[in-house]
Amino acid sequence: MNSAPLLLLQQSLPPISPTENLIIKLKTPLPVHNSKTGARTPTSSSSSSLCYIRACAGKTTRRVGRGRRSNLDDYHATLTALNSKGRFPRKSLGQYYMLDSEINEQLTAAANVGEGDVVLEIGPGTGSLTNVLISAGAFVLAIEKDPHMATLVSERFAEAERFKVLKEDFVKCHIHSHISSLLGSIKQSGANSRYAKVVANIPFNISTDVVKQLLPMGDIFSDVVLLLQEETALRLVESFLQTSEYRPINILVNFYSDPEFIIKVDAAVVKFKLKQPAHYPPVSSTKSFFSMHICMPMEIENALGNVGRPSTSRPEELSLDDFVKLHNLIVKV
Ligand SMILES: C[S@@+](CC[C@H](N)C(=O)[O-])C[C@H]1O[C@@H](n2cnc3c(N)ncnc32)[C@H](O)[C@@H]1O
Repeated sequence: MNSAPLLLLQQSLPPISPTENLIIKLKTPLPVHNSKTGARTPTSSSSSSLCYIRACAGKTTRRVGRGRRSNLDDYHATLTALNSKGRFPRKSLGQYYMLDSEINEQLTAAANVGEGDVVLEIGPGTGSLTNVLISAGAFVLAIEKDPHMATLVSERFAEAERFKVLKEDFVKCHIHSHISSLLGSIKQSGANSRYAKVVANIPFNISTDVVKQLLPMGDIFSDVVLLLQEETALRLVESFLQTSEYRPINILVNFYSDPEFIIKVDAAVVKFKLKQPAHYPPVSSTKSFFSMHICMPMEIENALGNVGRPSTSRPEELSLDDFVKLHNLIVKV
């Protein structure tokens, strides 16, 4: 570890109690903070990267990537928030906290969040992304599973009128009814938000659940912008036909949305532009489309021939359009 940047970091941080066992790991030097002028001078090359605190074997690790200019104010706010509760990030909850406000701003910009937008944030943690969303003028509904973090974030934004946090597990909560009633109440108050947006730095262990639950909700959400692990993002957005990575989840993603990579750093920001139900591919029933159907081989071979595909086609060789045609031929609902 490079001791010089560690010294700088210690000088510029709020005091950390030794009992908190905070480990600060630096991969590259932090920007130098001049305590007299307040100026920050980047000390290394400025290639893009993430900067966050994450759970690491029960301890707290600050990860600094390849030299992105970090926002020290946000860094202070995050550490102060954690210090105030004597909390360590928990690996089981996928807890790592974003320190780099620039990434939070890019997430917010990717969803074009503006005045009066309704935004769902999953896992606000210490509230660094929440802060950027509220500053952009959004009504933020946050769902936080960890009751300690939910209390922390509700205290942090106690003064904000446009913020509400629910202490719930996203996977189990009734997100559709929460958002529908919020959209309804905002409409009554005169604002004009027909669709909500999702902007979140989600715990990686629930990313598939989040995608499967949210993408079919094009009736209430217009955009879903997520910070995902790069491999998950690649699997969801860039799996191509004819490859072994092409899976049923790709059919679901493309059925319900137009996915797009926004930034690719240590992790990746992905935007799913949700299709409205009227624009879903023409299947008689989405429930039936995503269910398994048992057919005789002959029936499948005939259907493949009818949609212009070889009878020996493997699933990964069939496009969403092929599956839609096959479904409509085979299943009469
Ligand atoms: C990756 S951290 C992100 C924190 C914050 N958004 C940030 O960018 O710094 C994930 C957050 O999601 C919370 N979380 C984990 N599992 C959850 C679940 N099933 N439902 C809701 N929140 C969850 C964690 O407690 C944690 O605060």
